[in-house]
Amino acid sequence: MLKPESNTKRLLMNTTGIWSLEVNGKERPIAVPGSWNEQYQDLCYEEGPFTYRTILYVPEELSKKHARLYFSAVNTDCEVYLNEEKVGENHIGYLPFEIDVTGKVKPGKNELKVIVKNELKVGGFPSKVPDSGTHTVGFFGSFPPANFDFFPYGGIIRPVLVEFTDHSRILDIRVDTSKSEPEKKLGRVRVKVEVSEEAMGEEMKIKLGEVEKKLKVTDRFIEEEFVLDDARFWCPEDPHLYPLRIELEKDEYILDVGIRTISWDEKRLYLNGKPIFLKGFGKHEEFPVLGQGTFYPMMVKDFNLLKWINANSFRTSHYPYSEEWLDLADRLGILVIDEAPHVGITRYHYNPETQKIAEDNVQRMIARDKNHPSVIMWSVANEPESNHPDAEGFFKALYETAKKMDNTRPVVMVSMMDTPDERTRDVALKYFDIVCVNRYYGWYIYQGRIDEGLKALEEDMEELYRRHKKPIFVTEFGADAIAGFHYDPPQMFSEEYQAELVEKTINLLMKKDYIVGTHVWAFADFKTPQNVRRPILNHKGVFTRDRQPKLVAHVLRRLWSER
Ligand SMILES: O=C(O)[C@H]1O[C@@H](Oc2ccc([N+](=O)[O-])cc2)[C@H](O)[C@@H](O)[C@@H]1O
Repeated sequence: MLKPESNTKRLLMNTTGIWSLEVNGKERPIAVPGSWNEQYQDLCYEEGPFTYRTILYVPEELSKKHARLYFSAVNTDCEVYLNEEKVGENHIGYLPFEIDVTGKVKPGKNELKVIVKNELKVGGFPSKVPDSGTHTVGFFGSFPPANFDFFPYGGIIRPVLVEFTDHSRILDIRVDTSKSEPEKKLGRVRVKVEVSEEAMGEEMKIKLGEVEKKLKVTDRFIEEEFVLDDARFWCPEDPHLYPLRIELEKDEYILDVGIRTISWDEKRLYLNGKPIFLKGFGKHEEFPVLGQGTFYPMMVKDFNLLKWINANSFRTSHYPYSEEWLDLADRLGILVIDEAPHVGITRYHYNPETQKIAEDNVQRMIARDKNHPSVIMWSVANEPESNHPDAEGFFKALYETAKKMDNTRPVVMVSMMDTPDERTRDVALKYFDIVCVNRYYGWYIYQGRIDEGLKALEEDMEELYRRHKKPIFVTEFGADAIAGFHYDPPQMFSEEYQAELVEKTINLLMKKDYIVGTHVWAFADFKTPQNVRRPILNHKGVFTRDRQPKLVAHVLRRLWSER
């Protein structure tokens, strides 16, 4: 699926602004994008369903065009009505969906209505803590009872767009540069274009940089290869993008292409044939008042801070972020581990229906993000109950689904299991390309004892490598620090404790030749459900929620500039 684009042949209508929200039969203003939980105190813990409404005015000539209604993300379940006719529905958050409304948009006034529900469900998405308290990783008793550690915000959280194009149009583009040869500076860019039936017989132009190819459209799928001598390879130091322009007589699409290769062996991860070590963070897309609503200044600020701190990567924990994050990552040379919206998965998810939904989510994430050079890995889940026997088939299927769609990138799942404790034996991790684990030595275990914790961490890593013989990526580690709390000797929750734990952990892990990355949890403080471990926020942020540095930020900036 292509992100809607405004260009000389496509027209984009943006509905961003103040919509109306009906709650218990009464209307009130609501901002889109945004989350209702933060805009109204009385809706803070409400799951809906609530009805959103807005008016679209459409000029006569546009009403004859092909019209695509594009929801960048709605959390979570929704039904969409155009002029009181139901036109679509969607049941997963954080991923876009499109509805063909050609012929349904009238000239003049149109009413768009969206009924949105954000219900936590045991065995569903978003996941609710099971009553039995199975695999609740400390969330049992949390309110709201989300089976994950961030606030379950509801609403139309990302832009809603209407794209008008000709009926003869470009449906999808797939770019693959994996056959390039970086040592020879030889770029191979395979371009696959899908067009609508109406484009048949037309002339198409495909232009990459200065090279243009012309062809006649005789099939709905068109494939071309560009070979570039002396290509500039995309990498964090030189995130060079080549503009790719696909043109039909009455449609066009422009996509930025980064030429790069990704590979891995038993110990290392390579970008353009050279080993790459991932330095960065897990993070969240959330902010006070905005909730999980798309907000551009925060993205620019976060990338500026990632550069400032000398990081080269982040994970979109625990769901795909707004597409603009990836556009910025492409442009600025930041690598991204793109994670599916699968967090808090328990044994209650391990059934054929839910597996089908999860496979679909993985496919939709890849369909959306496949062309971003910054995306270096797909993560199919975070911290599932993967020591349960039924996890094996479930995650093997997710691995295979991702691989079938894209065999050019490593596919991973992020596990909190597979520690030296036999009871945590992960039954699914063996299927994945890189072993990704979250570890909290010196925090949840070995509380207050950093040095002892690190000894245990080292044994854990050595055993893990011995068992898997694959690269290991520590996707989470860290400690809460409440900004302004200081203590000597360092004590849990002080800035000193967090700084010492993070520095010592990185120094230990960077010595291991089978470790390909260390991501600190987390980039910034973020809001969670209420429970005794969380004073309003999760305070593991290296930055505060409003993006000011804690002590550890300065430590990381120095550590990461040295290597
Ligand atoms: O806890 C954290 O700060 C972070 O760690 C991970 O979740 C855990 C929660 C509890 C325990 N435990 O009790 O051992 C271990 C891990 C999650 O991936 C992340 O979303 C969360 O914010």
